[in-house]
Amino acid sequence: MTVVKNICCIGAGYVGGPTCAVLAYKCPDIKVTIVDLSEARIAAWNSSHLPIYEPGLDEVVFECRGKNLFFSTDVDAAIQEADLIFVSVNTPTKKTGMGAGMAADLAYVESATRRIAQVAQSSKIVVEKSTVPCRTAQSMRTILDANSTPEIHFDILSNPEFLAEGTAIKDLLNPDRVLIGALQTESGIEAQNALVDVYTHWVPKDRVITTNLWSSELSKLAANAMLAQRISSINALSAICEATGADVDEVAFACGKDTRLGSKFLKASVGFGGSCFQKDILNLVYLSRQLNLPEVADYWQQVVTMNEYQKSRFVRHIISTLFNTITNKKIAVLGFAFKKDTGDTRESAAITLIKDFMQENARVAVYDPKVEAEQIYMDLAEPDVEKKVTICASAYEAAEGADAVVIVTEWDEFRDDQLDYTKIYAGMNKPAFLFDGRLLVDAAKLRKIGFKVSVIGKNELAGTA
Ligand SMILES: NC(=O)C1=CN([C@@H]2O[C@H](COP(=O)(O)OP(=O)(O)OC[C@H]3O[C@@H](n4cnc5c(N)ncnc54)[C@H](O)[C@@H]3O)[C@@H](O)[C@H]2O)C=CC1
Ligand SMILES: O=C(O)[C@H]1O[C@H](OP(=O)(O)OP(=O)(O)OC[C@H]2O[C@@H](n3ccc(=O)[nH]c3=O)[C@H](O)[C@@H]2O)[C@H](O)[C@@H](O)[C@@H]1O
Repeated sequence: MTVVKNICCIGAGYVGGPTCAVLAYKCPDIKVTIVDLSEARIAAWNSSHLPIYEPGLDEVVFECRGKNLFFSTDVDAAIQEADLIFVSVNTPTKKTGMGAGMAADLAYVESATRRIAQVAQSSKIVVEKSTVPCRTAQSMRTILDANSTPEIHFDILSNPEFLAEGTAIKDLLNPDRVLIGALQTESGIEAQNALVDVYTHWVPKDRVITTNLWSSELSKLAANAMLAQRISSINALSAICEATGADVDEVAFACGKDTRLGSKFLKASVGFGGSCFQKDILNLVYLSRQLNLPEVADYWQQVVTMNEYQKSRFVRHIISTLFNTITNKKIAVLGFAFKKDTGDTRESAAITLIKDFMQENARVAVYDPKVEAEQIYMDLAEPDVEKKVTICASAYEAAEGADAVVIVTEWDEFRDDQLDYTKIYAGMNKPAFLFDGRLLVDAAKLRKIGFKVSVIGKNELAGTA
């Protein structure tokens, strides 16, 4: 039976870093080395200011770093030492060439796989941790097999990651499930069991699911597509709520009480963001088209289309409420991250909204507790952006002299029991508008202060009719 003693993780990003740090924390008998090509990222992992913000991450890393957890740019040495290698590199949507805008760019996965094939001097279990199209493991296997010898054998596993940012450490310590797919051959099953043994250091055995390779790969895309589909479903209903006087929170609560539906992931919003939902659905759409399943492709595409509609619907509502022009008006945007408790801005709804405000010649002031000014300017990437968008040190500063406050990220500090909305109101131009894209504040309370409030999925006037 294979016993894993030395693990290498290629890719020290949002997934590789936290995942393998928790693994080291829970498996003191295993040496874990996380490697990356980016010297800056590895230097940050080795410093007191880690490259990503995630509640509980510092504690886990500081506990194990230098004992059984190491961060390095020496990719080859870590590959050579390891008996199991996680490939946890980025798989963004392709920007050019065949499948541009839809398919996953597998160049990073391929280059990591080729590196393993080139430098390995002993047998390895290679684990696909990145989210990839179904059957990617086959290409990895072809590359690795072409370099195997009677002494060096490669097994490939699929072990997709289900953590959500902002709760990554909690999710990793107590996952709903761990999924491990393998080829159902004698050696595939032995490799699968070796990884099961690693996870059962802390995960109850009944939560570690084993499947064939392709089911595992597809389950990851399926889980993200279904989660995003729930958000697009509730967001589609939020439009009906606004038009009818139904309240989307009440509808979500009533539906969620049905145990077959469940209450989670039914929060209407300005639209989902994050690096993966859109990318993975587009990946599924592309796969469906390649498999000549156009109806299936169209079905999943609609989840993304609805998300774009929700963002543009929100912007249109803001502009029409502000008397059809926001030229020269000051809009305070509260939140830039794609969700609370993370500094990650990838595909954040805030980017789309602010770009639209800039197109309308508004003056924008942004405050986010965790996102750096440099990142915001990089994401907005427009000429003269620094003249049009001011980055502020607090919500109060952003709202000073503003015509409207727009809540885009659901940070706790924007709640009406934490932020002094009376003070915010006092500093704003009147009428003072507030647009809540996260159903975060008590609209009635804010109306009493004097705000003109709009909340996604709620139409107070219709509600009382
Ligand atoms: N961000 C998230 O919450 C989740 C992401 N995923 C998936 O995990 C994968 C990784 O995502 P993130 O960690 O967010 O990406 P990331 O972009 O934060 O990190 C990837 C890292 O891999 C490094 N890298 C790329 N090629 C390399 C190579 N050949 N050798 C060494 N290092 C290399 C990059 O420099 C980068 O630091 C993606 O497939 C993503 O879809 C899955 C679940 C959750
Ligand atoms: O593959 C991935 O990258 C990950 O994608 C998501 O995790 P993440 O994107 O980090 O965060 P989520 O909590 O899923 O939120 C995604 C977006 O949906 C929004 N959302 C979420 C829930 C909800 O009810 N309403 C809603 O608008 C969030 O604000 C955020 O913009 C999945 O939840 C993870 O299981 C998965 O591993």
